[in-house]
Amino acid sequence: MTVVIGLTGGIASGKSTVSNMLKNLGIRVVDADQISREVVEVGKPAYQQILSVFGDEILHQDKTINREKLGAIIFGDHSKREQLNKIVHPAVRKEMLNGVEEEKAKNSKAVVLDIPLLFESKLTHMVDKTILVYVDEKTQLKRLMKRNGYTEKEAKMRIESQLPLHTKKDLSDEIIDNNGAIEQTEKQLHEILKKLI
Ligand SMILES: CC(C)(COP(=O)(O)OP(=O)(O)OC[C@H]1O[C@@H](n2cnc3c(N)ncnc32)[C@H](O)[C@@H]1O)[C@@H](O)C(=O)NCCC(=O)NCCS
Ligand SMILES: Nc1ncnc2c1ncn2[C@@H]1O[C@H](COP(=O)(O)OP(=O)(O)OP(=O)(O)O)[C@@H](O)[C@H]1O
Repeated sequence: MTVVIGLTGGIASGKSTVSNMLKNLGIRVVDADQISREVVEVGKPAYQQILSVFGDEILHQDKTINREKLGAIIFGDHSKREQLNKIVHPAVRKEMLNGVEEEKAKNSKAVVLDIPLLFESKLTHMVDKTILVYVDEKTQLKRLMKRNGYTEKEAKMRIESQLPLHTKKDLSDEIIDNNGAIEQTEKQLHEILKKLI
């Protein structure tokens, strides 16, 4: 049986860091962020829908979507964010399910769905077990500002557009505390995998 694991967290909590560890162990990770970039490429159905809602001022000169501009619009505006989610999420879900089916057909031991909005979008029905990559609020803010060069205001807007990580803690089967050193994170992941797979 293939165990379907939902990997989640908050923005900059360390999902990609953990997902790289999983890939190094030979486990397939289906990445919702990566798929959400692919489904809005020029010519894809979601691309047209985004343009009809947000206008062509959110495009680069080469007609690709300017993610910085779109991000600045949607992270500060709940209803615009909902509009974008409604366009992008169905296509992302479909691609993720394809990934799961492929791994099940191969009888793989496990497949991981890396979904930042696993709880917000009520997608837990897609997975057997959930793992949360947790950091405290101060660490999250610090790492996000450093990684993306955001101001505190820009970073907070993004963090506040998601459920707080302390709330996600209560909803998760397993928790990885990623406040410490990477080695500690890796150790916790190995312990959890021993239990789940
Ligand atoms: C607004 C966009 C263009 C900004 O792009 P950008 O390259 O700056 O960010 P990226 O896509 O790498 O996302 C970074 C992180 O932001 C958070 N995030 C992204 N979209 C959302 C959202 N709609 N609501 C809350 N948090 C979000 C996630 O934690 C994600 O890991 C992009 O995030 C997007 O298209 N979002 C809508 C699709 C979506 O919900 N993606 C997340 C998982 S499906
Ligand atoms: N244990 C750690 N110690 C120090 N820095 C870390 C640790 N874990 C992750 N980081 C750094 O924190 C930042 C965020 O981590 P990462 O990109 O893995 O988060 P993410 O949850 O995938 O983010 P996003 O949702 O935005 O894609 C990165 O710059 C990463 O190098």
